Amino acid sequence: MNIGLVVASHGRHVLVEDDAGHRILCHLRGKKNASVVGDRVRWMPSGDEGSVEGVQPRRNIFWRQDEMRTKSFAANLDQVLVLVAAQPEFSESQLTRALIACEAAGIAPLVALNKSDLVEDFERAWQRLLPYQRMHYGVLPLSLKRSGEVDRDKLMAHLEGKATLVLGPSGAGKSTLVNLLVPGATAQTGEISQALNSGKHTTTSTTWYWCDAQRRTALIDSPGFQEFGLRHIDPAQLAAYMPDLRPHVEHCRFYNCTHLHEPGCGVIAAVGREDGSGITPSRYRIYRELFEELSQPPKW
Ligand SMILES: Nc1nc2c(ncn2[C@@H]2O[C@H](COP(=O)(O)OP(=O)(O)OP(=O)(O)O)[C@@H](O)[C@H]2O)c(=O)[nH]1
Ligand SMILES: [Zn+2]
Repeated sequence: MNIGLVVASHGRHVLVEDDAGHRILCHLRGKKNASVVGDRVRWMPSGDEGSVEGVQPRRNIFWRQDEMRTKSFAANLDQVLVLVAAQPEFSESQLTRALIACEAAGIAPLVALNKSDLVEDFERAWQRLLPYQRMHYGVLPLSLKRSGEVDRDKLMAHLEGKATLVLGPSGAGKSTLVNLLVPGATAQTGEISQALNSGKHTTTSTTWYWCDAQRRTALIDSPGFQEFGLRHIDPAQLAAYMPDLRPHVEHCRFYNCTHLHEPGCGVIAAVGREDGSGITPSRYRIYRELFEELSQPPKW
């Protein structure tokens, strides 16, 4: 049996890449072989195509689940790059959701702030990201359009030899980034969706791209940052996935404190405290909103 890498998937079809770099359209056999981009699968050839017979054990899996039951995910990632920009203004709630999903999956996140050439907006956005730097999330300043060559080197220092999932809201410059690091990405996308939809050209979902001919460095492009559901997360675990809340939990009077209203809550006591270890009011508000959202019974 052959082992291959899933580089794109659509419904019951996946595109599997073998060790020589050839890509084969494979059908999934049975429900338990459901595979996602980044999976290593066992497959058998049949004619020009193939069939997936099993999925190798995963190192990790990145989830994103919303009320519509759409689960988009990727597996076996080394890190997640969250790309936001000075303009359009990013949503801190969306950023937090992505970071929580990373924490829950045990995957290291890296934040990049694009469009540093828009000086005033960039300064404002940079200030909004300072609390995230204090949480020890790396924040990389970029100007992909103005200094592409410099940014390519800067990014490659972080991406080299790794598989990185790129997430970002519309307009932040995700296509610009992918095209900068993956020459011919647009053409590849077309070929992939053609292969998966047997001729029809539709929008592709999550896609695996190699940045180098040696196939060591990979970018995984995934659309849909807007609807970033965390339905798979237990609200009681939420504070543990927020590095600014986490250290204060041990000071709560009640072991099962929800940090919403309890007396003697260490988290609430730290909100607005400006000693460097405090929690910003906006992060606490996002915590409350998420706790509420994740405590609702599923709508389906
Ligand atoms: N000023 C400035 N504009 C940039 C920079 N990088 C990208 N842009 C512009 O921002 C816009 C959005 O860039 P895209 O790469 O298309 O963004 P995207 O995130 O892929 O957006 P969608 O295609 O909507 O998903 C384009 O008009 C780019 O030219 C930058 O460093 N500075
Ligand atoms: Zn508490």
